[in-house]
Amino acid sequence: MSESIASAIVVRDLVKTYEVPERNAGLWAAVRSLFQRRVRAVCAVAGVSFTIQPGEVVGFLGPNGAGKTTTLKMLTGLLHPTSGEVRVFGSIPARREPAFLRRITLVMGNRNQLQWDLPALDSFELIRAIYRLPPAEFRATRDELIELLEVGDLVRKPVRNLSLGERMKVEIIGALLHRPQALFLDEPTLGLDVTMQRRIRAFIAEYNRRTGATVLLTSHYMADVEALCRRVIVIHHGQVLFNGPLSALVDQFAAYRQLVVTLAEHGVDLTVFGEIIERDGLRYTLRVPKAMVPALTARLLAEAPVTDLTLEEPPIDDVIEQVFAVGSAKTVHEAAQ
Ligand SMILES: Nc1ncnc2c1ncn2[C@@H]1O[C@H](COP(=O)(O)OP(=O)(O)OP(=O)(O)O)[C@@H](O)[C@H]1O
Repeated sequence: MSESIASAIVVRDLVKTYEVPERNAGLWAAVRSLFQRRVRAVCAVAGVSFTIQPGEVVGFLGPNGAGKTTTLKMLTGLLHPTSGEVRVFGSIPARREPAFLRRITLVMGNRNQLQWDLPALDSFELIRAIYRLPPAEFRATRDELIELLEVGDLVRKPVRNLSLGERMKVEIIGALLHRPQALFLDEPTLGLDVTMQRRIRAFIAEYNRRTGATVLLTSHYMADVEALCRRVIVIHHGQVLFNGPLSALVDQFAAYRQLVVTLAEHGVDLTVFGEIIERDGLRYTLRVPKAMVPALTARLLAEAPVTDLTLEEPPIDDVIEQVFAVGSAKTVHEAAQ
């Protein structure tokens, strides 16, 4: 079986260059630009390759401007690639074939797709008509999603009267009514409070479990990524820096480990063993370089009155920051898939 048939998503050497009009400030420059158009090329995606298997939930990470949204737009057919190849379930997204559109959905945390002035229920009917969903099947899916997301009667209120979190939930229902098999989620928890983030996260996991849908998710909240994604793809300046399990990202890029030490008595100077990043009574958290962990642990046990000692990985946010820091060196790691 060829890779593009077996994989849900195949991206190869994908490039997107935007042409941005350029002119100097001022009236004269504005007039001149009418006759002499100057454009500058902005390379948003600079040769990205990856594959995603059916049913996988993959985190797509990168700092602002890394090229994540541009890639998602090419994967959903909203943008034509400048060069390279994209296949989603064997289809070429830019062709926007109905059979392809029925199998995918795109949710953007910062965009509304439902009608602002209408209750979500009315927009759902519109979606039913667009996708020609059989009424019984549509109602069953709609009611299941309403229940799963605990939306209740909110679907009867005009969307503009909903809170950000409530709006996101009805947006997600609207995006899933046609039971897509690939979900492209661009910052689905953007701006939501912690409880709502957790609820949306739990829903995505449950939806993936129930339907076996493939999910590609961008989020700046590492809690989303840790909870949902076993694999992450990290991009920076339009290029893949890392593609592999989240645990391998920590192994490869975390330069530090955290030693959590509990002492039997006060008055011991631990600064000689490492940087103290937290203290809670007799419990200290030290940041120590990865390579020095064995030696420092041995010294601590020999020289300090230690009652408990555990080794922890640094927070994933710190690791990601480290990945971006070395980003320019372009370390590409393709884990065996
Ligand atoms: N329509 C456009 N015209 C010109 N340049 C664009 C356009 N859209 C995006 N860009 C540029 O392409 C680059 C990648 O942008 P993109 O939105 O894909 O990044 P991103 O990783 O999604 O960032 P963020 O996390 O901030 O959403 C940026 O430098 C951006 O300024």
